Amino acid sequence: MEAKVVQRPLLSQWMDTDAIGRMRRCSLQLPRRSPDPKRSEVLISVDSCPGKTSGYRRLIAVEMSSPNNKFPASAVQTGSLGALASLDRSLILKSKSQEVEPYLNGRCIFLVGMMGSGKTTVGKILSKVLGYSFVDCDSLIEQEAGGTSVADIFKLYGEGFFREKETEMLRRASMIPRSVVSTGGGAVMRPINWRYMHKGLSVWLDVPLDALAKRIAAVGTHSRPLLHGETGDAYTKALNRLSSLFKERGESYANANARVSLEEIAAKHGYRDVSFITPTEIAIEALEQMDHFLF
Ligand SMILES: Nc1ncnc2c1ncn2[C@@H]1O[C@H](COP(=O)(O)OP(=O)(O)O)[C@@H](O)[C@H]1O
Ligand SMILES: O=C(O)C1=C[C@@H](OP(=O)(O)O)[C@@H](O)[C@H](O)C1
Repeated sequence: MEAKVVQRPLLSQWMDTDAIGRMRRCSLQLPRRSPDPKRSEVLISVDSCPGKTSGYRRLIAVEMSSPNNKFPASAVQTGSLGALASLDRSLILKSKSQEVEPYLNGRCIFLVGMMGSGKTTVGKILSKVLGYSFVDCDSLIEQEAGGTSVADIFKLYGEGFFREKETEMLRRASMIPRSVVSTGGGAVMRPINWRYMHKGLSVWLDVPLDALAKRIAAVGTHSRPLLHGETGDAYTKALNRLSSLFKERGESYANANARVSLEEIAAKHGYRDVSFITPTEIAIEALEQMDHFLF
């Protein structure tokens, strides 16, 4: 396979393009500065069939041209590129976070989305890469209740009590600069919560309901009291309840400053299913969307 890549002016160190044909993905590492302008190493990995494991990745020949010079690039790495693909992603994540971080001005990032949408998983990745602290509202409520689980708080004191605590935790979290906050799935429903969340930047992780139901079915519904009481197998129970909750909540999630759509990420990468998307890829997209909001 041959590909021609034209360097864009003011290119950041990493470029990620999905323009190498349908179901193909290619990423290039461009050196920030080359000591020798005639020689430049370009690291390329191509996923000709994302979502599958080994055997589909290969190196391609690339000719690079830039406004100032024109040179053939040679691949610097041979062998399986499986590990390189995830290395690519980690480096893109790092680079993107460095780009966005100064414009956040220390503002708190609130992740909102349905239960199971990955707020905790992605929130931890974002906090680490930005050098922010990670705050999990549900965990704070549990700690303050002396270790009582969210499910037991619902059972013992009712949902109203939990929602009051949730609002109080969001108020406190909004005062912690440089933090990524994983909110509970229902936090978007109270207008007062938005008063606190709008002090920072809010990001909606928008995940198709069937993918959420699969994730939740895999771990069980015990820790998610709003899913208790349905009948059927774990997947069907979760899907039915999530569908009715989403009808009530969809519009409120859209109040967030930025939206990360897993369907859009899958289309961008040529994945046939959102389940191929890694949390790192979601974190990268979250930074992209924050970037769009900030500019
Ligand atoms: N991108 C992903 N792909 C597959 N499973 C995921 C992904 N992100 C999170 N998960 C899994 O889904 C479940 C719920 O994730 P979690 O981060 O706890 O969601 P939330 O905090 O929004 O409820 C966990 O078991 C987690 O490992
Ligand atoms: O959707 C909801 O109303 C809830 C989601 C849960 O958090 P996660 O979104 O982290 O699962 C937790 O706050 C509580 O069970 C209520």
